[in-house]
Amino acid sequence: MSLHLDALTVTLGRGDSRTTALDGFGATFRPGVLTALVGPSGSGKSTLLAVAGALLRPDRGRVLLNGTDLAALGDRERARARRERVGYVFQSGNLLTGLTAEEQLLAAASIAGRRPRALRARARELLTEVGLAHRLAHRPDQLSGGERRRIALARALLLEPELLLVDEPTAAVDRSRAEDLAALLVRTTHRYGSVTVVATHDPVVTEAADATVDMLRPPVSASA
Ligand SMILES: Nc1ncnc2c1ncn2[C@@H]1O[C@H](COP(=O)(O)OP(=O)(O)OP(=O)(O)O)[C@@H](O)[C@H]1O
Repeated sequence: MSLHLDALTVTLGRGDSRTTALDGFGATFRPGVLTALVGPSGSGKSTLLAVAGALLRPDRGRVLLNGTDLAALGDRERARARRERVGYVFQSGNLLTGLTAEEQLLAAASIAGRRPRALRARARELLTEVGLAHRLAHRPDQLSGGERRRIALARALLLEPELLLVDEPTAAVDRSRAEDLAALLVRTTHRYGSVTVVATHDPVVTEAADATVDMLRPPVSASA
């Protein structure tokens, strides 16, 4: 399992707001390795995660997940790949209104075709690992932004995805919590062998990461 991004070009917006977010970007990400994706604001980190996770189709280039080009698949196959192979943790957390923390995890398991019952103990364990054992019955509107993001992280980890994409996991959390979250991401990446890519501005995360890819100095040059 590896993620190979080849000569990706992505243009966003129209007219005056048209922006080249990625211009021939290439890099390879290996399994069991947590890579910190760094670069200044606006350098394309979130765009890269969206393309790698098959949420956004590039104008050009390939997204090879273990040899399959996600960019070339039809919509149905892309949706399936997203559901079955990719864990995505957005900055907003993207939780479902009205569900408790524990239900967020079990609902995701169910949507992914897994038996929620079998995963209940693991869901609680993960919520405890992200420091939310005392918030199992809270709903999103009863939680802070940092807590919501930690639930989204636990939810992604529950399904042990091949590809784990995380956008700014430590924004709005204090340093000691950031260290715990970074350690948890590294530990689970090593244990499950996922390809983990974390967009971050936080030195706590870059220090804990196994590797770093700089958006402004990608390791593989454009080949398009
Ligand atoms: N819908 C859009 N239309 C036009 N331009 C866009 C759109 N979305 C993002 N951009 C531009 O694309 C570029 C890349 O944005 P992106 O969000 O990927 O950067 P980033 O590195 O994740 O930034 P940050 O660190 O601030 O989160 C930026 O210049 C941004 O202004």
